[in-house]
Amino acid sequence: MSATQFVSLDDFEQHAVNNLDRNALDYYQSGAQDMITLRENQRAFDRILIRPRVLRDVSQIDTTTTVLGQQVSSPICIAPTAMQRMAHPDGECATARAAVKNQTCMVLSSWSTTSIEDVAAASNASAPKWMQLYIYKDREATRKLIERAQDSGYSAIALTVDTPYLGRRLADIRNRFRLPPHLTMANFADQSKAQVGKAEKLNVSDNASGLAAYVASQIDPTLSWKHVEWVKSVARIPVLVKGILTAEDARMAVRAGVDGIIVSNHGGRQLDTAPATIDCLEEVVQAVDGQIDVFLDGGVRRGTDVLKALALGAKAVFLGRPVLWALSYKGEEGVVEMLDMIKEEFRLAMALAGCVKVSDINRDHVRMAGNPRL
Ligand SMILES: Cc1cc2nc3c(=O)[nH]c(=O)nc-3n(C[C@H](O)[C@H](O)[C@H](O)COP(=O)(O)O)c2cc1C
Ligand SMILES: CC(C)CC(=O)C(=O)O
Repeated sequence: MSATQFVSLDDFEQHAVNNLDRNALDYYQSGAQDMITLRENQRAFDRILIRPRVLRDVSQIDTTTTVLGQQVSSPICIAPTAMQRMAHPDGECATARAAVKNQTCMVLSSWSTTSIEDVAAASNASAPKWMQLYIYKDREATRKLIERAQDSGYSAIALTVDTPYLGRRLADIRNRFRLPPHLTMANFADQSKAQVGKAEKLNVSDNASGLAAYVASQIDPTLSWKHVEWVKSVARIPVLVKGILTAEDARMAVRAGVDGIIVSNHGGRQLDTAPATIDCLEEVVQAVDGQIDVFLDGGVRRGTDVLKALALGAKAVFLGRPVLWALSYKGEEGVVEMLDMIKEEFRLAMALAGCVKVSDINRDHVRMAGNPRL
């Protein structure tokens, strides 16, 4: 199937299912355990209905907005996903170039198969780039990642707080997931940090994937609010926390002085049966009470999903897997096509809901199916 026949983001996924090798496809596609949260992320959007307003002259629709003060062509941005060169040889550089063409924000995973500096060189200042961070046991290496990101022009740090250990991903365990030998975790020179599935002591009787063993060897599971404050004290650029799902933690994030929250359950890959992100958004937005921006990722696949997230208070949304499917289809060009497709869907959703500009979208534009009062 060629992209001219692709009519929705699901078509990019189907193409990847037909073409990617098992090790990569399963790693990208799966969620934790029974994948209940993974499915819920998408299904929960279906339970929200849009209340359209009519007779509003929608001949000109403006999808532009800002993320942390930087201009983007729409509130549809790119979430950090690790090891993108398994999807396409150009990996993270292709994604960065597509983000520039689409004028949107890309978040680079600290576990990328292309270095912070090489991705920065493929990008430019016209599109915001953020750097995703994990707290590594090697605190000096963590500090260096922050410094390298700042020096290379990244404009924010997204600190992931939902991964003290890796979620249990059954397909990766069955496959004994390995990063192909020609690829490395490119931000780390030290081979024990750069290779996955080799350095870890793993044998057929182990009941974990190479990735889980790798994460356990690298990530600091003592992760706490102290670390958030430490990142704030080291970084000269804004810091967001990625992986908040409750009002309680949202209030603590505000108190810790972060600059933004990404409501995320890691694409259903960490704690299975955690709620869908769109179902957590409103409580987080209410808890934050306008003090900082709230973003969302997880299960966003249609322009109408974007409109619903904005109506419930998100400043912008981030896409994870669709970027990988598009990369595997046609590299940079594939990601541009995918981003254009969902942006056009969003433009149409805005027009049909009677919203001319992004700031017109508000809580009155949505209600819960089966309960017109909510
Ligand atoms: C293959 C894959 C790798 C990921 N790698 C990272 C990562 O390195 N750091 C991180 O914070 N989140 C990571 N995530 C989570 C995404 O940033 C994001 O939260 C999630 O994919 C959003 O859900 P979606 O895939 O339904 O759009 C990864 C997700 C996937 C699917
Ligand atoms: C290297 C992995 C731990 C990256 C990740 O966050 C994920 O696979 O969900």
